[in-house]
Amino acid sequence: MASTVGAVARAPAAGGKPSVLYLRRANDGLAAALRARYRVHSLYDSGAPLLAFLAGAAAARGGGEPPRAAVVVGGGAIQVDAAFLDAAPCLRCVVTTAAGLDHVDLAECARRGVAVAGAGETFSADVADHAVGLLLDVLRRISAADRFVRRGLWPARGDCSLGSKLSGKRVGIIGLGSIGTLIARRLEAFGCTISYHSRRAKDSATISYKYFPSVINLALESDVLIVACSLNNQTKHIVNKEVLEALGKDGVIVNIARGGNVDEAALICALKGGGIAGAGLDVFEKEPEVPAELLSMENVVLTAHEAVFTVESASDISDLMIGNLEAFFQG
Ligand SMILES: O=CC(=O)O
Repeated sequence: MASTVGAVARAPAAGGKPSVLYLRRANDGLAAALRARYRVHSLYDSGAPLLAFLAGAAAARGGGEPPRAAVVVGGGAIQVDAAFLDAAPCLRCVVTTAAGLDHVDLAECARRGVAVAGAGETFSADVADHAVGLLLDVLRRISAADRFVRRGLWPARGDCSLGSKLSGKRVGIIGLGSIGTLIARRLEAFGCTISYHSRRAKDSATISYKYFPSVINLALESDVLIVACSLNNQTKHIVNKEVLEALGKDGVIVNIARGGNVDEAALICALKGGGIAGAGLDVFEKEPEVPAELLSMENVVLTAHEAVFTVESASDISDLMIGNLEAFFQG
């Protein structure tokens, strides 16, 4: 398992498939793979509110044994917290399809002996690719140029406004885990200079990028800030008004981590007032809502929390989830 806190498993009832709660909306491949092996209770098929659904499944109202494992999606759609765990006291394993575990109360799961498995590094390369894509798009104005051509403005207005070079940019990465490291490697190949901030400096024998203990100092010495850290109490609004001011009017922000890592109101203010030059955002504070002001900004590129998803990663995550569930049910 990618991450485990105290697993307690026993064999399923003789002859029956083990029961699994399925708390994701789409991903037909994963749902079908689960149904082939388990008795699946699907929240979204049931139409019931979450806690009522959990309580019904725990009471095994549809027959069979109560489910001891749940598959949940990340990104804030469902919070695995004390109320969730109270409603399904039989649960001993939570398998999430997300890399970031901010939607799971790990301490509460550990206290109750509930094992937790995440997506680990399954998506790291996809997210790193997406971060580079957003940055290139903002700097070279690819989406803006696409809109310009489609609107038929080329013949009338001539060239659209100039973009800015990626090579030579000083890139500051906030969070140098597996995703941050892959972003750094990709951008080194573009001729960028990499620096980073994280909880502590990495071993200098393996990582030679300059370490900044202060995000403000990192911003002062960067043209681009890429947010690639997990979301927790220490990293909520790690990019705030002061950091944006330090980044300055030519600076660009890319966020592929969590919306809550960036103070969205301060970001909008900085973009509106020319305090920074642009932003590439895959995540937002109140997904799926995106502030209307961002929608009309030509220097902002927006995607729908999709950095992790590719055809390949969807298949990899299905294999990993099944592997984690099998490991749990086999003890
Ligand atoms: O953002 C998606 C994830 O954490 O997997």
